[in-house]
Amino acid sequence: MPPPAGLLPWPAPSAARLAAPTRTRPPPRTRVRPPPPPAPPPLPLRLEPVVAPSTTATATLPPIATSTLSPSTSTCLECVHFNSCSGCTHEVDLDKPPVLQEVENFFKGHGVGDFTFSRGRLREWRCRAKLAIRGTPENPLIGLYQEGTHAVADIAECRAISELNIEPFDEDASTGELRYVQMAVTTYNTSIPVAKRYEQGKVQVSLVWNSRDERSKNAEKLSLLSEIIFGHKWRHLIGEKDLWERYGGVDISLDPYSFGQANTLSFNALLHTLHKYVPRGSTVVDLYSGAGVIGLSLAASKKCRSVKCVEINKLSKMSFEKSASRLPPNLGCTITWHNTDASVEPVHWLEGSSVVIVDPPRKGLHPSVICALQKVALSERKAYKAKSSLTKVKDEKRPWILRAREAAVQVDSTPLEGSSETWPETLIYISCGWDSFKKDCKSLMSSKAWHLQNAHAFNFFPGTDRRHMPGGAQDVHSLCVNKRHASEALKMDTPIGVAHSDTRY
Ligand SMILES: C[S@@+](CC[C@H](N)C(=O)[O-])C[C@H]1O[C@@H](n2cnc3c(N)ncnc32)[C@H](O)[C@@H]1O
Repeated sequence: MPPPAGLLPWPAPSAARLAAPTRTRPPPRTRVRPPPPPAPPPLPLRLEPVVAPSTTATATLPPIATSTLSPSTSTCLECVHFNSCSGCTHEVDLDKPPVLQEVENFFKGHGVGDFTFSRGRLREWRCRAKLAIRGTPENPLIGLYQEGTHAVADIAECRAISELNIEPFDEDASTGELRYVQMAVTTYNTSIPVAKRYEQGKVQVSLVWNSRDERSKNAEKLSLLSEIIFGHKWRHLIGEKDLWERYGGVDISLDPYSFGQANTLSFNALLHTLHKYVPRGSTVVDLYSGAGVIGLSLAASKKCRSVKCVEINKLSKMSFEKSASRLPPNLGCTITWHNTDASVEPVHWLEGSSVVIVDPPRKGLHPSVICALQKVALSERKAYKAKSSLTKVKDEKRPWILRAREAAVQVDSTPLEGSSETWPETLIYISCGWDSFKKDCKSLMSSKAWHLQNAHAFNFFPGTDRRHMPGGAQDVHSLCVNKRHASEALKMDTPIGVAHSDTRY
């Protein structure tokens, strides 16, 4: 994994620490490596200012070359940890994710004429990293697990742990103190030049601590640290309480437990593209919304009449509330955030919205969501059939379902807009799992309910291709916007599908 740069709060390494005996490393895995490259300089611990060319520009897809091309330093990983860390699988051609050709072929094969790929920044892009802590206080390991194991591949000369004598977690004995560390960088600081924002970005450090609470034996050590997570709660220890970032033109606060994108620049490029497909004045439902980043950004910039966010993780609520509090007043948009499982009674969430956005986890959409999307897209043409099944949703009596339907957060006191006659015309699918996206996309199109119209790819994780790893994690994410098939009766000339593809995990 590219080093989480900008992590300046860690103390400098002591001479003794650096002189510690070399750790035993696992044998290197087979990776895609460059043909004998001109030895690149090792990456310094503190990363250099950005030198990569234009980072967010969207360009038409270049011809995809194979890695027989001589590596250009600007597209190489150049990371000293490449052999031992499981994060990255590619050292060269980071601007051409391995799955890109397949992605392009898929969309072209489905008649998408305007597919674009945004290569993004190839280094210093990672704004979020969660690393495991193992080893001993004298010889701590900090990094990702080796594939298929819980053995940590050390990726950094960890400089804090031995200095504070914190005991890394022991998986077998369930002892020790520090299990994981998560670091999130915010790059939005207009008081410093763009080129220096990453290097000088503020870092939120969150520690997953193996202890009942902060009054444990080693509590005094915690006062030297930052956020800490106990069980499902986290406590703020020192420094600024909130991490703010700018996404899609709005300020977003992300608490340690809420989902956060790792590549801020690419995510912003994706949001910029996504906004173009949402008509002004839309009524939007954002399924799998996390802290509501997408919905809030649309509410602010597209004069939406209503935005409904649906998210299963209740801990994202706080982030949503904080972010919503910074929206400009008098937006004229009713924004709600619902804490529920989008796969339970999904038709309810689609009703009243002209645009539906889905950003599911890697496994893709739940079959019930696919089924609901098919049903609502066909509702006009099969009005009678659809109506009978859709009206059932309104007669819901189960209290837990009714509770979920109540907004956990509502911004703006005007009654929620969206008539029951409104059903989604546009479906925007953001995917982080290429194989599941293909499957979902085919299901949605097979019923002739939806048609794929546009596709865009974004390079979210340069250097990774995790498709063949256990767990199915993938390097290419797809963002797909579909539009409902035109109803002949209404003579609507709406396109039926737009797809975006981004590369992230
Ligand atoms: C890929 S993240 C996208 C989050 C958000 N769109 C963003 O960009 O910040 C997927 C989100 O879906 C949520 N999620 C997973 N399963 C869900 C379900 N069945 N119903 C609702 N939300 C779910 C996860 O908690 C996570 O926040």
